[in-house]
Amino acid sequence: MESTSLLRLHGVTKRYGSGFQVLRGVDLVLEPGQVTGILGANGSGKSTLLRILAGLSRPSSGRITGHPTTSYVPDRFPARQRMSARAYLCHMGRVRGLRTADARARAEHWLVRFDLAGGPATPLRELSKGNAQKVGLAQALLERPDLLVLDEPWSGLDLAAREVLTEVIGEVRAEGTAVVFTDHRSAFARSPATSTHRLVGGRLVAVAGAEPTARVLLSGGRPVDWKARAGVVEHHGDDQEVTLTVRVSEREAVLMTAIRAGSSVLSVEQAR
Ligand SMILES: Nc1ncnc2c1ncn2[C@@H]1O[C@H](COP(=O)(O)OP(=O)(O)OP(=O)(O)O)[C@@H](O)[C@H]1O
Repeated sequence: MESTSLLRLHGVTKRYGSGFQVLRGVDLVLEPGQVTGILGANGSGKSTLLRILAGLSRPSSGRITGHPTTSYVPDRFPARQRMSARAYLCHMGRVRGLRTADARARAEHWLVRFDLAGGPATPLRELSKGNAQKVGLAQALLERPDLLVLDEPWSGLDLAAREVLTEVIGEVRAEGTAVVFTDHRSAFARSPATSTHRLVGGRLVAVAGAEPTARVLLSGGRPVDWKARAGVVEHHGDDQEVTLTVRVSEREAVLMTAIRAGSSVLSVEQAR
């Protein structure tokens, strides 16, 4: 029976020309709402795998099933043109069939949310790497895709934009988009991944052992969008009392957010 997954890679290999085999028998299943992190050293084949997932490169052998609508953000967004960030995004929106007014509104929305330095009228070629990356992300988010493919998305972004990106991944995931991202750092504590893999010798290996979590019970305070907060795995409750399941590495930062919002911390326990 054919898979009902969004996208499935079966025994995918990749060799550039007659050279070194970059990917060897990669199996990967992507489901709606999953966030998949791909780790690996420099040159391990992360970008190669992402280009295959995005349909921009063909495997040398193996099979791919599924045809999700896909948005892709390369690790370095090529922003050499004279046109402004707004004009570029409007153009990209129209190419995708959006009406001009809608394309413009969405472009503004994302550029404001990521806080593009210089504002939407800034010419692309004047943007720093991090700000060009923001335009790349805005382009990918003009319409919500089934699959969002992000190559080293946090690198080069300023701290505030990193937080926004983590929030946005939580939001699109909640709407059913599958997200795949790469990161070369082994300990990406801020990772919003629901599953993590590592590329080793061209093979994709599941990273075992999810990080331990703590259960935090809070009372009162101003409302906080816990769903979008990095490190929060689960949240239940109402305005009066909230129970959070939190990655241990994020526990102190989450407690700080709660205290700043005026909540009382009733208990903190090891969950698993
Ligand atoms: N178009 C290409 N032609 C030939 N070799 C390539 C091509 N693209 C990548 N490679 C080689 O394939 C290997 C994997 O590259 P890839 O960019 O996928 O790795 P990566 O894990 O994303 O690395 P980095 O973190 O440094 O970006 C490297 O040895 C690279 O030189």
